[in-house]
Amino acid sequence: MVVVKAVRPAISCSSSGFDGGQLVPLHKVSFVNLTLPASLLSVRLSSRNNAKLSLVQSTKESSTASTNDRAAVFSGENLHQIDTNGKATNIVWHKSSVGKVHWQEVLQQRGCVIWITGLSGSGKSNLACALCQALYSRGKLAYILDGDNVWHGLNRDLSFEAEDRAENIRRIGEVAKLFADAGIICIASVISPYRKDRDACRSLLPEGDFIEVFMNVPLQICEARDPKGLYKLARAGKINGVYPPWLLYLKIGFTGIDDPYEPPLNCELELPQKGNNCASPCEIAEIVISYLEEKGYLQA
Ligand SMILES: Nc1ncnc2c1ncn2[C@@H]1O[C@H](COP(=O)(O)OS(=O)(=O)O)[C@@H](OP(=O)(O)O)[C@H]1O
Ligand SMILES: Nc1ncnc2c1ncn2[C@@H]1O[C@H](COP(=O)(O)OP(=O)(O)O)[C@@H](O)[C@H]1O
Repeated sequence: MVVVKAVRPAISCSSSGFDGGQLVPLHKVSFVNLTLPASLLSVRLSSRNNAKLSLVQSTKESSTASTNDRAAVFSGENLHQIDTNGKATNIVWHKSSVGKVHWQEVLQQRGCVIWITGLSGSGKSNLACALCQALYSRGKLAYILDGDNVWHGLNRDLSFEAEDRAENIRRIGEVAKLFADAGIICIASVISPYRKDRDACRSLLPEGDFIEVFMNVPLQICEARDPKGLYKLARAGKINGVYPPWLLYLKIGFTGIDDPYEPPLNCELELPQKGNNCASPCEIAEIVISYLEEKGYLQA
């Protein structure tokens, strides 16, 4: 259902979209606030009678209304709308004349986020690199946001406490969305242990553009690999030791050992381990490439 919040100037709306109504003069802006499920946005926004219908801004009203996004629709010029989002007040969305569709045309691909989730040692980083290589060899533009690397810069102010992990994932999700907006295939390889955090990242993107890939490798195998020796530290109860003493009051566990991992329920791709045999990262990358080809992401 679509709820019309405000309409300015004359434009008519109904639950089935825009129909009839007075035409907005050429080059004039019309602005409407809607409440509708995010999944409907791409379906609802279309061009008609030379009018340019675009999503200016989409915001969550509250956690209980997570499926209801407010969307602003305009025709022609930009409109300065002062808004509040989280703690940020008096903010105005500035729209560029060059957007996702233009970059996709240039790059001959469709921007999306490939979200690789799984335990530490499940092969996320290796898959991310193999996938990046496979895309590069096809002349496609991709960028990896690897959890390990992001902790070194953007997120170095965070810890592995549950709340900070959620913030880590939120920031990575927002950055990934920006890359996708630039037409880039963004590969996020992060444990992202909590389902609700991954789902929140999914909700930032248009339907289909968030491709969740689950590295379903059992803990025993990840632990046996233990390339960084972190599982050994965790089993020895020494994982807190890597943090400054003043952080020790935080509940910091190691994912899979004394911290939870919530497997996806409805991911796009699940790459299961068969006994001790696992396809190589390059073979797994080809499975993801096939998915991207099938869904049309490797062309404009
Ligand atoms: N306590 C604890 N739990 C899990 N992982 C830990 C921890 N401390 C450090 N590390 C290292 O940090 C990498 C995980 O970063 P992520 O951004 O993927 O983590 S998370 O999604 O916020 O849980 C993770 O990298 P990967 O092994 O590549 O997964 C670890 O090397
Ligand atoms: N497909 C695979 N088959 C066998 N071993 C793998 C595979 N992918 C990764 N590995 C090994 O597992 C370990 C962890 O891989 P990595 O990609 O760093 O995992 P993660 O990023 O999930 O921590 C590394 O030693 C790597 O060589």
